[in-house]
Amino acid sequence: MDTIAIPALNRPVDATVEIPGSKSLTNRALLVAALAQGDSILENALFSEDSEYFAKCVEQLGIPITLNPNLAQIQIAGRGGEIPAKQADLFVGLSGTTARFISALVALGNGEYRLDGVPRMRERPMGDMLTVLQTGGATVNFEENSGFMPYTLYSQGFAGGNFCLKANQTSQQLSALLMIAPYAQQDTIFEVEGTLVSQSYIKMTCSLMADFGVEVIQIGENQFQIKAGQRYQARHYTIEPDASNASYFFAAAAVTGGRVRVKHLTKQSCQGDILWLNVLEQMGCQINDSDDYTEVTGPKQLQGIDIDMNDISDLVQTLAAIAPFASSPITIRNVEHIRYKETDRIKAVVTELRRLGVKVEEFADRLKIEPGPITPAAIETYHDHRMAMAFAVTGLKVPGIVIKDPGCTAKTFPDYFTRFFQMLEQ
Ligand SMILES: O=C(O)C1=C[C@@H](OP(=O)(O)O)[C@@H](O)[C@H](O)C1
Ligand SMILES: C=C(OP(=O)(O)O)C(=O)O
Repeated sequence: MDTIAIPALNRPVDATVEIPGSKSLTNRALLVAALAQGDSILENALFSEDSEYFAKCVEQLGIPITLNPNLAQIQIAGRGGEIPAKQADLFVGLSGTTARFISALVALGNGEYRLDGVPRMRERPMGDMLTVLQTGGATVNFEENSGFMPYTLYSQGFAGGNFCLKANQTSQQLSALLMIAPYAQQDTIFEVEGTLVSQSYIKMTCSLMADFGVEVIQIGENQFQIKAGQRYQARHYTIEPDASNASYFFAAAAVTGGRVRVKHLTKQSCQGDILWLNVLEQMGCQINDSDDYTEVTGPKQLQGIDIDMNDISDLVQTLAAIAPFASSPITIRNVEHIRYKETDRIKAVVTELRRLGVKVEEFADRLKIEPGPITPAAIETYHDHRMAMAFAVTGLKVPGIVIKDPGCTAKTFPDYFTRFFQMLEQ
């Protein structure tokens, strides 16, 4: 298997970097632009496995899409809510957003659509959303396990109406349903039963829908109403840099006592993961920002923190990877849902920290990491881009850390290591 050795840095980083567009915003914008009437152009769009699987699905559904990776631009000729293809065999890789958003999109069609992904995708939950789509008129035939890929969805439009659904394992199913709901035959209310995880992504969904001209009315914390008949407006739209993927570069500043500026990402971002700046501030970093960049300067010594990361759970690995260098323990709470992502992320982080000789306690929904010396090791990444990207930062402080299967960053950040090494050369 391919590996990459991380060179330890004996000085603080001092760099200005650019991060590709947000995966979450690119895939949301692709969906709503496909439903709008006419041409939309996405600027600074992400080109990676997750967005390319999404674009391919949209194209297979008969909605013309032109990819221009050299300009980071995607053009979509939206069909005003029509799904031209009556039949398609769709593959989503390991992309949770593609799996959930495309399943909901095809429910607006009139035909039969088979969806499948890589083996791990077949273990990620789809059932709560599919139950809603079935009540709304679709029939779903599961090939193996009920509630999981692969399946064929037979659709005849989405009826809308009132639905209850659980969102305690992922928020993506609710995001998917919210985005198709304006095209339902009647007004729709979704009521979330119990806990809603990753709430910041629901805010992102509503914000992007508003940017394309559709309103979601939030009634209380857990109820969302969407009036039927609203239509997305085709438009020119610029995707923000990916805040989750910026976290590794900010972490490099934090851990080396250096300075990293990320261009075009601001505190006003609609991405919940911009709150990484607050986390780093609480750990002793200094944050500077303007209307076109944010910049983190690391302290001499990082402080420990006890933090609920339910809303910003893609950052758990970034925090875990720098935790051993803090002055006191780091406790990360309320993140049981990260066990359902690219891999069981609590288990993966605990295993790899222990491989590095770090003392760490594992609980069902949290972990506690003790500061201490690190023994270099080769880090397993479990097909999880965030394992590779996060533990590369640990390698800046400890000579001899190697990342296995670095190509797994292709999921959201194909040239991560190129940009990471460019940061070190500045
Ligand atoms: O809606 C989205 O774009 C996402 C929601 C989150 O997933 P969960 O809702 O499954 O926590 C996040 O981890 C993922 O990277 C992207
Ligand atoms: C969880 C992630 O991705 P997804 O759920 O979109 O596959 C991620 O990018 O960290």
